[in-house]
Amino acid sequence: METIRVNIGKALGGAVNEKDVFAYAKAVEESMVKLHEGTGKGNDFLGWLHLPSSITEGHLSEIETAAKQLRDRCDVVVVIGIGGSYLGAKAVIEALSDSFVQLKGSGSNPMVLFAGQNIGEDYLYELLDLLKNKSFGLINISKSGTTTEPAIAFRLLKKELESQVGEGEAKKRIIAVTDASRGALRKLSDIEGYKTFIIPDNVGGRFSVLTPVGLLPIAVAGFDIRKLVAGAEIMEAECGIDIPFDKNPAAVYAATRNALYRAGKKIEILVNFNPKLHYFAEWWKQLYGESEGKDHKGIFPTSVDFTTDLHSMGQWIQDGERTIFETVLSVEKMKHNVSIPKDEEDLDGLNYLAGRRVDEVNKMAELGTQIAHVDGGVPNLKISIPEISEKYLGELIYFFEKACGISGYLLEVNPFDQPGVEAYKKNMFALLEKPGYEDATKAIKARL
Ligand SMILES: O=P(O)(O)OC[C@H]1O[C@](O)(CO)[C@@H](O)[C@@H]1O
Repeated sequence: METIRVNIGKALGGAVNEKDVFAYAKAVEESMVKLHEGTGKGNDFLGWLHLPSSITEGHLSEIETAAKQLRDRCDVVVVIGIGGSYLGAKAVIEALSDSFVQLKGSGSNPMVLFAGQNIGEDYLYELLDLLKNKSFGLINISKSGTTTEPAIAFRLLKKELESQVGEGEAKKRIIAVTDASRGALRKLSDIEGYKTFIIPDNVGGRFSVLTPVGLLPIAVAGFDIRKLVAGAEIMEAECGIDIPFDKNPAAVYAATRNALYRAGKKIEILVNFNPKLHYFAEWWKQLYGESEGKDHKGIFPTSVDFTTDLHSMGQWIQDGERTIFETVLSVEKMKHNVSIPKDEEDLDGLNYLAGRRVDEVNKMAELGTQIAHVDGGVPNLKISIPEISEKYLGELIYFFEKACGISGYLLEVNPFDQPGVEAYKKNMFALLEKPGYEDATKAIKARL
């Protein structure tokens, strides 16, 4: 059976060698044990570990039924959420969609838009303006149920929906995904009688894409959540505790990036040569950034879209400070076939490419870049993806989650909390004079 594959060959021979990676084998094994026995830091957030294999047929059917209810009633569904309550669904939908879906439409599928992932006033104005002529519904996602960005978006969009279709119909077009018992969104949903899905207590936001947080919007967009989960289940087995170090992709990836980090490679750049994977990298950045960046430690996760960014960041990567390494998401097979036409004049000198596929040029750009960057002192890991499909995206998701858990323990941090995110929120509430923040308001205003 074909699966995604990790190749670390081009990451070795410079800053680290095979021995340095294998030196992590014992620590990786210990990290695996901590994850599987629940004895490590943050062990009350390990629900994601067996999520793919424990999702029931009944649960998937319930999600599909709710998705159908929205699909039947709405031309547009706005998914409200931020961070882990946004990025997984956005990543998968973007990867699987036609690049111009917003202009072409997507047949019988509703258009899926996002809100609550920023506090852009113009963004919200323009969204509300667009929705004035549309039959729309809402999926409101917040694990805590108290996050400011989605709460503002929901208040505005709920009001617009109710004024368009009335309170009764609006209730049928709103689905909430939130905590079982806590938070403002739970309370509101119970009062209003919205259909709800629960985010399990033991699954943190950035590990929640295989819960209704990701699965419901993905199903609404018309994609096959069963294949996504089945792909994740394949990687759950392939990255299992019983798979030896050198055969276990999550173990090898976690060990290699930690060996590189110890050798001074402080920045990991997730590279794609396929614009459909732009948001997958955004999802990955939250996963690794929030999990590892703490106690003044952690690889800084960043990303680039090639070849686009070879014409902007390419110079820095080739020649800048040698503190970086790259992890390339390499998609093997394209969905479509476009060949370069012959031109009689050949003024652009491209006839040497006539009859050859655009993807062949892209693949040579990828290979040429790999050789150039390795020559320039940038270690290169490659993750081969047979094609962009639900199955392989599911594999990628679980692979990165498992490697993240292992990697966080190798780094000796708690990979499952995010205390640092509270600092900006506290200041923002103090500056906005939120009730309960009176002392903080006085203190922060004195500093301005
Ligand atoms: O789902 P919630 O509780 O609204 O949180 C959204 C995001 O905000 C954070 O808590 C950080 O503020 C993330 O960890 C999370 O993914």
